[in-house]
Amino acid sequence: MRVLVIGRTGQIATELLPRLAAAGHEAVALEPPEFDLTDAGQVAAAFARHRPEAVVNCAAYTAVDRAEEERDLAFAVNATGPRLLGEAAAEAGVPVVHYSTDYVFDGSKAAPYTEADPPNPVGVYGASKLAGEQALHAAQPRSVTLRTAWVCSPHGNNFVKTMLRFGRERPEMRVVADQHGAPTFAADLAAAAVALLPRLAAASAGDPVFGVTHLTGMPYTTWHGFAEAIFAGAARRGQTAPQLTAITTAEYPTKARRPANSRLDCTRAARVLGLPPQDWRAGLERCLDALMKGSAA
Ligand SMILES: NC(=O)C1=CN([C@@H]2O[C@H](COP(=O)(O)OP(=O)(O)OC[C@H]3O[C@@H](n4cnc5c(N)ncnc54)[C@H](OP(=O)(O)O)[C@@H]3O)[C@@H](O)[C@H]2O)C=CC1
Ligand SMILES: Cc1cn([C@H]2C[C@H](O)[C@@H](COP(=O)(O)OP(=O)(O)O[C@H]3O[C@@H](C)C(=O)[C@@H](O)[C@H]3O)O2)c(=O)[nH]c1=O
Ligand SMILES: [Mg+2]
Repeated sequence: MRVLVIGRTGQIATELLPRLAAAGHEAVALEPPEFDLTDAGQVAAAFARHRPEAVVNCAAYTAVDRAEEERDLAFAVNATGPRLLGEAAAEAGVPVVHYSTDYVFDGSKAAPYTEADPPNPVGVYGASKLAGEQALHAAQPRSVTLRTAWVCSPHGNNFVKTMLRFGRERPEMRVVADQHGAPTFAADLAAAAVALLPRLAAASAGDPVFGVTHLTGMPYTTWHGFAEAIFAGAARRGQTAPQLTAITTAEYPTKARRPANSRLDCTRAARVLGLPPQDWRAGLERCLDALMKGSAA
């Protein structure tokens, strides 16, 4: 299939492009400066020029704290962008794969969130992502939104790379232990999109494959638990581990509030999409191998 990928150098796009090629698809990937998703004319021109048979939107405004001060930009990229893509895709009759976030929830639920739970974002980033999901599915019902969380990979900005960098520079790391969720490796999210594409092409609106589905890694942990695994893996590859201290959210003030419970129930992904959650500990091993190649073992 001819696949239009929005975003080219982000975490998920970087993992997606080689997988699309390996599966025999012809992919075109666009991002700034050559392409701005928030510009209706540029979206229309991209569809006219590339005549895609499917679209995967890997683009987003993902700076959670900065979004509190750049509300308009966050909403342009995360809400207007998906709406424009949905409109163009509906007109062209092609399905869309999109990604959203655990931050659409307020985190007050005591159990993992299902797709039936009402979102209630506590920050601008989450609010903009929720608006984007809604606008996309309203414009193009033949869309899949994979709501995921804590995305990491060897590329771009993410918690694994932050921990490795700070861990080299500091004797002690303090990491919140009262925010619960699950890391997800970008490679697994890219593979999920590739697995979905043939099915989407054949499915009509109303098919249960379309809609919002939760998909994260497993098992659930906390940011502190994740940091512990990162430093243990780094230590096995020769990096001296800092002392790791568990702290509360109150002890780590940030501009944006984050949900205390980010756990997503992923049973629908396994049952309806045939996408069982992947163990993030295996993803972490591969990520550390890629990042620490050449370091003393
Ligand atoms: N990172 C995470 O922890 C999580 C991410 N997600 C979601 O997963 C998806 C992918 O995230 P991730 O790969 O981490 O994102 P990244 O931040 O790594 O990449 C975002 C991409 O979007 C592009 N982009 C930004 N603005 C525009 C624009 N106006 N027009 C076109 N492209 C643009 C960027 O291009 P450039 O570099 O040139 O700005 C970049 O390629 C997003 O929908 C995100 O919300 C969900 C849960 C967690
Ligand atoms: C760097 C650092 C962070 N933290 C905390 C802050 C925060 O609560 C948590 C994670 O930090 P980050 O800055 O990586 O988190 P954040 O940027 O909020 O990550 C989020 O990004 C967006 C795009 C998403 O969609 C979410 O799923 C989630 O991955 O760890 C510490 O406790 N100690 C530290 O040294
Ligand atoms: Mg870039």
